[in-house]
Amino acid sequence: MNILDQIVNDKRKEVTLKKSLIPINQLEASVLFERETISLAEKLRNSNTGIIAEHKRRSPSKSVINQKVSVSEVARGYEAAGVCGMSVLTDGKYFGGSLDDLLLARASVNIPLLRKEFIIDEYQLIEAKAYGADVILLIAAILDRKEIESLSKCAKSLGLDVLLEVHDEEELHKSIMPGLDMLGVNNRNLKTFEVSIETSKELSTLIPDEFIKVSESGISAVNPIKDLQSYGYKGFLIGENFMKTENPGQSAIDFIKELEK
Ligand SMILES: O=P(O)(O)OC[C@@H](O)[C@@H](O)c1c[nH]c2ccccc12
Repeated sequence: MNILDQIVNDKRKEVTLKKSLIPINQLEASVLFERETISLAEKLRNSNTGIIAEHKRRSPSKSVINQKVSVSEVARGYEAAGVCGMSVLTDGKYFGGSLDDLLLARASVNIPLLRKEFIIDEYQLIEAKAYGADVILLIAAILDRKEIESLSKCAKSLGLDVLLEVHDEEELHKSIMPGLDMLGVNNRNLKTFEVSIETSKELSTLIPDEFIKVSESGISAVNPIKDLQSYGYKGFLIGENFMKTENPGQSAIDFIKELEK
């Protein structure tokens, strides 16, 4: 069994357990459920930099990245840097995140927040909304076309933007459909952890223009971004490069300054 299968197996158990403990109507009673969301797709469309900065404590590929920083501080730093949005890992077992991280980020900033999670059930979309997310991620590698369709429909009905993540041509063809706001190409293979920016370049021409293109993972310098912009990419999801430093917010500030030069 590869790591992705393992994560999804655990996630199914987790969601079943949570459903039995916290009913949907309790989530819907959250004050945040009424909050008007901010569109990440819109921000990316109007930006020349397009950075989506991530909060990630650890990962299966790198183990510990940063266990010391406070989510609120990171969020405020990212906002000050002028990012288009922030991605918050909420998976606990493999990434050391939580829904409380999302909540703390929401309480700290006014930028679009992406719930970075292995979504397999509508319940997790209701959770995302209740904890202050604006955007959700759907991963083509773990969903079939029907599931992508129903989950994205449900997300849209909650006012959430949808970022669909693919890694190869097959996943792209399987999942391309209206109702997705952004198409993310993950440069990291979630099954083997291999990273190559070439993946984004190769898939770029296959993505129809109506979707905002986002390049994800393995970005640690501004030159690759300039390169990817010429392939039509408007969004760049960066985690480790900021999180591995002592002050991720400051790193994002320096990075975006450099990109704007
Ligand atoms: O830390 P990086 O290499 O900059 O990558 C960030 C982000 O793309 C990565 O965390 C990610 C992309 N897709 C995912 C799906 C699940 C968990 C994590 C991810």
